[in-house]
Amino acid sequence: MSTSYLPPIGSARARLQAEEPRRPIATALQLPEEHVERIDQSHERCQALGLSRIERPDFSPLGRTDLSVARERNHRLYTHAAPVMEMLHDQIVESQSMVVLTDATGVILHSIGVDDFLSRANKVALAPGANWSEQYKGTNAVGTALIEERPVLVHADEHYLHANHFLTCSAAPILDPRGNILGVLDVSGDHRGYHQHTMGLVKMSARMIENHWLTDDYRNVMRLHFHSRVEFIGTLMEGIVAVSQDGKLVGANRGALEQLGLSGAALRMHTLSTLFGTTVAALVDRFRSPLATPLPLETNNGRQFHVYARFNWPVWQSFDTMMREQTGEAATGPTASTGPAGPIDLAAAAAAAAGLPAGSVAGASSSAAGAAAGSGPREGLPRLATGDAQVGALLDKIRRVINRDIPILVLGETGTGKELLARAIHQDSDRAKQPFVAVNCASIPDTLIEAELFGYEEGAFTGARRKGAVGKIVQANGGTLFLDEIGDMPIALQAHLLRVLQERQVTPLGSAKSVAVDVMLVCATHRNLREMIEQKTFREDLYYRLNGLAVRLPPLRERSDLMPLVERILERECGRSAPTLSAEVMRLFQAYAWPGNVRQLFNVLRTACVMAAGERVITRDHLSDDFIEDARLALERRQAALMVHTNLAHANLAHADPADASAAQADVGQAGAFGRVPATTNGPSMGELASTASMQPAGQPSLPPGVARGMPVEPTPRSLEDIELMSIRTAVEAAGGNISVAAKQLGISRNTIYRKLRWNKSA
Ligand SMILES: Nc1ncnc2c1ncn2[C@@H]1O[C@H](COP(=O)(O)OP(=O)(O)OP(=O)(O)O)[C@@H](O)[C@H]1O
Repeated sequence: MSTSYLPPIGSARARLQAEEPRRPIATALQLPEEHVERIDQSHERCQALGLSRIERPDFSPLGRTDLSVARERNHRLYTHAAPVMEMLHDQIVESQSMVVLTDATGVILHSIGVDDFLSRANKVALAPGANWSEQYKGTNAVGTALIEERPVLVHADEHYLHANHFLTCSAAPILDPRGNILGVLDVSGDHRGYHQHTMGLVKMSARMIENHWLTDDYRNVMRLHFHSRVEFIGTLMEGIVAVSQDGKLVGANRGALEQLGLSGAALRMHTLSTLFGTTVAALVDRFRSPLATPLPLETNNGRQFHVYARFNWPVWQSFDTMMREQTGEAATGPTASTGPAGPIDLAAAAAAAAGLPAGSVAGASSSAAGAAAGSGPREGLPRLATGDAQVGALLDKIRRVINRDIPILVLGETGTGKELLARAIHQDSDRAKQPFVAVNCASIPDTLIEAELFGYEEGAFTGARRKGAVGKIVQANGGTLFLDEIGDMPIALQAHLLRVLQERQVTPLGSAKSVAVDVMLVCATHRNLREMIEQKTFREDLYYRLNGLAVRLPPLRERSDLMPLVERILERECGRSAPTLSAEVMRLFQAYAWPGNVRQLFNVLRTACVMAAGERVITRDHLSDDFIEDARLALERRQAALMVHTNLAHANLAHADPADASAAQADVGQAGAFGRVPATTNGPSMGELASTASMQPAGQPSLPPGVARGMPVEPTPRSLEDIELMSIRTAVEAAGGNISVAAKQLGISRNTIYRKLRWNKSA
């Protein structure tokens, strides 16, 4: 580490210093020698260009039209960068700085900043349209980063032009997956507010933009996410490599090149097998299960990485393609028309990923879904009727209010099909040919929701210089607006939304003009809005405005149509040759609680379909080990519950009066005859008990914690309190009087046990 700026005697740098001997402000930062040399080299370039340090340079920005052209040309860059810029700005908002995005030539496209710094900055033309290449502004972070093609800090008097000495600027180039510079992200502020972490934030933000760009570019090819340390996969530090279907490495992020120690060009000379010694087929095989864990792989030069492969195209399509490649056979199934190297239909892939019919997804969040989808019996609301009474009743209610201008609120756990229901409502409404616009209130940063929903005029934000945008509400005009995760809408915005819904007019931010809107409103949430109202995190008046009709989609574990749903999903995934479930898999499915609901069922079946390719029956061999383990445990618990229930019912017979006894007798009889534990929908059958005994590790069905085989069972509980007390006593007895063990098994504290037993000594 050098703290000196003294160059070798007699060098060009020495001559330079003779003219400009010291940079005292920057020197105080004690920056590394490498940095100092880079600044010196830049100063040499500026001198060679004949730039004058003291003359006021030409600060005139591009004309309006040229700026519009530059912005238009870089629209995609801005789309990826804008949310990241907002986030970055939030981090530095206290520091009198601004966030700047330039194109690859150094022209500022957009900037966000605080008012008073902005007015000073405008004097040095840190405003859109100004060109900050070295050629125009001498040594500066943007221009120097463009030449060096790496992140650069230029602090105070390191700027070549005296006019810029009040600035401290940290800039990082933004590269596309082929290594081309797309532009530069920069934070500039008053040098007195310098903070050493700013550079880190800028670098991370640039990486974030690059990763978004890469993912977007290669969403239809396989991507390998890797790192030498497994815990870094999924973070900004991970390497990402895009692999074409024939195994060529077609793109990479900066993290990948750094870790592999390769240039972009060198990487593109490789294939999956020359670099990682594996093939696309092997990775598809490994990672088609959503529960697959990262794979340790070694590169040709001995570096070791943990690798996770992602591929967004429908899994079995890739499988089908591979099979055709391997066997030369004609394909079967719904994607038969897609050739091995042919482009993948992204809309169809997105539709498949969302579990929608092909053609129903036209865009990421907004689509004229109804217009595209057919109106056969399998579409719209009828498609969702698979025999469950709760769902059937809910669909009936919806049918009655559809087209009546009544807002619908869909409640339900994650993955229960809330968005699918909203789309079905749209498809069955008179608005089906108009847009369906979905907004996920949980996935948009709070600071952006307002602009996203209501739109904004150019210059609506303090310091912002971006073009205006039409909000989602206006985009949905004439059609359906689906506000997903409405419970996550920031409270400050709820009043604004309520006003818009009541007045049916939207006023974009920064505009004086209102736009009339006519939308059918469907909202959804997994949250308990009533509780939120009590906690004052959700407005009561908005709740009543949204809740013309509230329906609750039941969780899968409460539905009675598991098997028809399975059939329907299998049919859709595998077409006419859809396999069936083996009896064992059926039992596992029925016992399992499905915390991820239909989404999880869909994913399990999709994987099973691929694994069972060509076979008629899906067996446990086609399911992932984690799933089997969880489902087996669930099955054991149900068996144990049934044992307890049966014991209790028999005990009731022994203790109850004759009338009660005959009811209890009937209860036990029913459990045997109909195979259900009374009062639960998903209890195990006696048949299940017998036929799954072979899956028990010890060959015997287990009992629940605290219940020993042959233990005398207490008399009939009369109330919830009785049941609680009885469970506690049973657990304590089973634990041989050890309160700690019993407490652990019951999941309550020791004090609770002592308290309950003390208070109920006489019971
Ligand atoms: N009745 C159904 N038939 C077939 N697939 C379904 C059904 N319901 C849901 N799915 C599938 O489950 C997945 C999740 O559905 P959806 O996104 O609508 O759920 P959600 O409740 O909106 O989830 P989240 O709350 O996480 O946003 C999708 O792949 C969807 O196709």
